[in-house]
Formats: sequence, structure tokens, C-alpha cells
Amino acid sequence: MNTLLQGTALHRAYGPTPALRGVDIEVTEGEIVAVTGPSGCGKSTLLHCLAGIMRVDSGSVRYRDQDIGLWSESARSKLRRTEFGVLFQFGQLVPELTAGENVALPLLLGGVKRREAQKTAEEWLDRFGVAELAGKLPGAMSGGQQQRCAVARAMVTEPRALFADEPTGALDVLTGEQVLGEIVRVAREKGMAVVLVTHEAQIAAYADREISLRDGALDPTGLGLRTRA
Ligand SMILES: Nc1ncnc2c1ncn2[C@@H]1O[C@H](COP(=O)(O)OP(=O)(O)OP(=O)(O)O)[C@@H](O)[C@H]1O
Repeated sequence: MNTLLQGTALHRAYGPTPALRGVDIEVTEGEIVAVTGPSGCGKSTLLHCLAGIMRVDSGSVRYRDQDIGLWSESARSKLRRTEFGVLFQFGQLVPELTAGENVALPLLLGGVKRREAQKTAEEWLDRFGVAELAGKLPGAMSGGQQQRCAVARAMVTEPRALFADEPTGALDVLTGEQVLGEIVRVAREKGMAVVLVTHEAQIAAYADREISLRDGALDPTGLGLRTRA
């Protein structure tokens, strides 16, 4: 399989606080990679750097062999809109928009006509078992339902890579595993790569491979959650 994303010697600090201290990571097309490690080890920072949301201080992030650090902010923003999907712990749906409108949003921003966007949004809600919520506002949904809508919104443009930061962290264990199972099923169906930040062994177990960080670097013991569990 071809390399989709390659981070090399990534360094990033917040003022005096180092968050990444020379991380190397490679993700191939369609691969599901879990990034694990204790709180504060740099997982979210790595995800933000790989997704082009945050610039690295040094090192390079290559997407399909192009160094995105050299790109303008507008080129990176277009890349994020078209090729990447991002999902956070709390889905961050727009509270004033219905589930259907939330999911249609990335398509509308990409220039898809309203009717077609709505139809596609409904198909994606259906894929995650929440088609009946299309007309509901987020405030009238459970946490699991909101997160399923957020997943549909992150995947609706069929990105080549989904960046998910503790996507099931706010859900109970059973719902979390169900939602993760659905993300993985659809990612496999569509050949999407997933970079999955988690500190839970059951969640990391869904990935093809696990990369473990400690203090901003690859864990020198090489022991991830799965091997420790
Ligand atoms: N906005 C910020 N300003 C200052 N320091 C920050 C900021 N964001 C993160 N850090 C620091 O950078 C380091 C890495 O943080 P990061 O959030 O990437 O870790 P994490 O592994 O995702 O943590 P968690 O599992 O708790 O979410 C930590 O020491 C953290 O305190």
C-alpha cells in the first residue's frame, strides 16, 4: 500500500513546553492507526500537526509525498476541507442546525447544491443508524446520537484520512465501542485511513497498528496499550 501521510522528526512546543520531540510516523492508504499514551504525552498535538491544523516547529508532514508545511494557509485549508475529516471527543455540532443540516454543511462548503447535499447527508445519517434524527436539533439528542451525527459529518465528504481525537471518550463503554465499530466499518468500506487518538485499550484494539507516545516521543519500550493489556 502507498504511504498517505508521513511525519518526520516532528517537533512542536507551546512556549517553553515541548509537546513533540522528534516523532516519526507513517500512515498508509486505508490504514487505521491508533495513537496512544498517557495524558499530556502529545497525542492531540501530533494529530493536529498531521491534519495540517497546526504547524510544526521543525520536521515535515508529507501528504501523498508533498510537504504540506510549505503550503499556504489557504491551500492547507482546502486540503482539510476536501481530503481530511476531523472528529473530536465532543462532536461539536452546530447547535442551531438540525442533524441533517450539520451533516450537509461540509458538502455545501465544498460547493455541492443544497438538495444534493441534503440527500447525501440523509444517506450518511442512515449509514450510522440515525436517519430518523435528520430534522432534530443536537440539543434534543443523546450523547451517542450526537456523536453518530458528528461522525457522519466528518465522513460525508469521503475524505482520504479521518483524524479522530478520543472520538468515543464522552460515551459510555458500550456506545463508544458501537460507534467506533461503525467508524471502522465505514472507513474500511471506503478505503479511508484513520488516525485515532485514544487512551483506551479496547478502542486501540480496533486499529491495524498502534503507535505509543511518551513525553512527546515514540515510547522507547515500544509497548502499546494492546501489548500491555
Ligand atoms: N494550548 C496549549 N498551551 C500550552 N501547552 C499546551 C497546549 N496544548 C497542549 N499543551 C501541552 O503540550 C503537551 C502535550 O499536550 P497534548 O494535548 O498534545 O497531549 P495529549 O497526549 O493529547 O493529552 P490528553 O490525553 O490529556 O488529551 C502537554 O504538556 C500539554 O500540557
